[in-house]
Amino acid sequence: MISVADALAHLFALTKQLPVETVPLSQANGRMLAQPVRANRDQPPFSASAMDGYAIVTEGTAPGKSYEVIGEAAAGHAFDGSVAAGQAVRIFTGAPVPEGADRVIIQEDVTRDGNVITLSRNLDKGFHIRPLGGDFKVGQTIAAPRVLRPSDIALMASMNIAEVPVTRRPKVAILSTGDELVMPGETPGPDQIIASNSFGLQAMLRDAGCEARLLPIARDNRASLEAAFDLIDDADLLITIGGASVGDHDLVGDVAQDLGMQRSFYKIAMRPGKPLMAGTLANGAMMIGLPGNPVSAMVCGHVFVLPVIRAMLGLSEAPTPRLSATLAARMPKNGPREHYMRAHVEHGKLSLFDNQDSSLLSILSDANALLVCAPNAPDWPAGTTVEYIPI
Ligand SMILES: Nc1nc2c(c(=O)[nH]1)N[C@H]1C(S)=C(S)[C@@H](COP(=O)(O)OP(=O)(O)OC[C@H]3O[C@@H](n4cnc5c(N)ncnc54)[C@H](O)[C@@H]3O)O[C@H]1N2
Ligand code: MOO
Repeated sequence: MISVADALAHLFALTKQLPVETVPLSQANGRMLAQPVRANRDQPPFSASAMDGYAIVTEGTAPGKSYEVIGEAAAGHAFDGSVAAGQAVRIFTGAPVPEGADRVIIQEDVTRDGNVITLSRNLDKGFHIRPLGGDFKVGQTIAAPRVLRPSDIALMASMNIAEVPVTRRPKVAILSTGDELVMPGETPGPDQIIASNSFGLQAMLRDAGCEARLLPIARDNRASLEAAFDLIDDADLLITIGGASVGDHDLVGDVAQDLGMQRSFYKIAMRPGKPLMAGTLANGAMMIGLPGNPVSAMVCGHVFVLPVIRAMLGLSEAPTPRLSATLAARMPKNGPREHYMRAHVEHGKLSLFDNQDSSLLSILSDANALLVCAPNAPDWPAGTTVEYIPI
């Protein structure tokens, strides 16, 4: 058995970064920006009024002073002329500030009589002008790689970037294996259960930016497994679930290797998740074989599959980020495998669930954290600072 860190290093060695594609801005949210993008223009492209009011020349401004209103500037409609001392242009938020003017007086601070405005006694101090290029200038970049968020999309739109270079979505095929499995919505026989891990992993992978599709469930025989492997098509990654352990019906590793899979490793000093395997299939796609126990499969998804997906998308090769909390109660010493324990964190205090059996999806659903407990860690008292993966 190899350590979790070694297994991750082997997985990264198998991982290929995916190519760049261009998508319309409206489809770029949530995608991985693959290359830096550059502003094509200054924003604002002119000095713009920040308020509704009157553009004037500051020099000599005093409460009670009057100005002649000589025209109007609205957003999208500049005033075609310049403003001299003693003159004012009626101006609205977003309009270009006319030549000569260097200040906007808000309309609340004036009284108007015909074409004459008079400044009130208590003028506010602001100039209310947004300078040309005050948000960004031509050539300013958004750095890559990064997962694009709605605020980035707004910024790129403002930069006049209509087409966005993003990393192609990883294509992942997910294969559940087992004679006991039926799909949700089907009627299971008395000795059958519903396939669950595949759906949990599909959701996890879609959240991570993948195109994740479920292959038909393969049965515990060679012919069915071989037929399923045939459906991989152009997937970058095949994830198998179950059939990974040592039982007579655990055939996934054997069949994969007979079909040309080059195995990188099998079995990890980890709980849950011991019978994890990985390698490269004959067509060059990567394969990760997850254990069948539902919690084991989902934990391996967080610990191994998501870092691989991030690396495929161009992020650095790194384990899933961890946070810290303090133990709410004593934690007994650990055995020789790194233990990922289901826990709940609230206000910085981490409480472990009593039952850590790797079949219990109800507990996984109640958990919001996986406490990472190092191999052979000693008994830890309440109050010890520990690391966890938020889930
Ligand atoms: N003698 C030994 N037995 C087992 C060992 C061992 O070292 N020696 N390891 C145990 C550990 S740890 C795990 S984890 C499991 C993993 O076994 P497999 O990967 O072969 O998984 P299966 O036997 O196919 O299934 C285990 C369990 O999970 C259920 N399952 C499988 N796939 C799904 C699915 N898609 N959705 C929902 N549930 C699924 C399956 O019905 C079984 O109950 O092996 C231990 N045994
Ligand atoms: O490793 Mo198994 O995944 O402990 O249940």
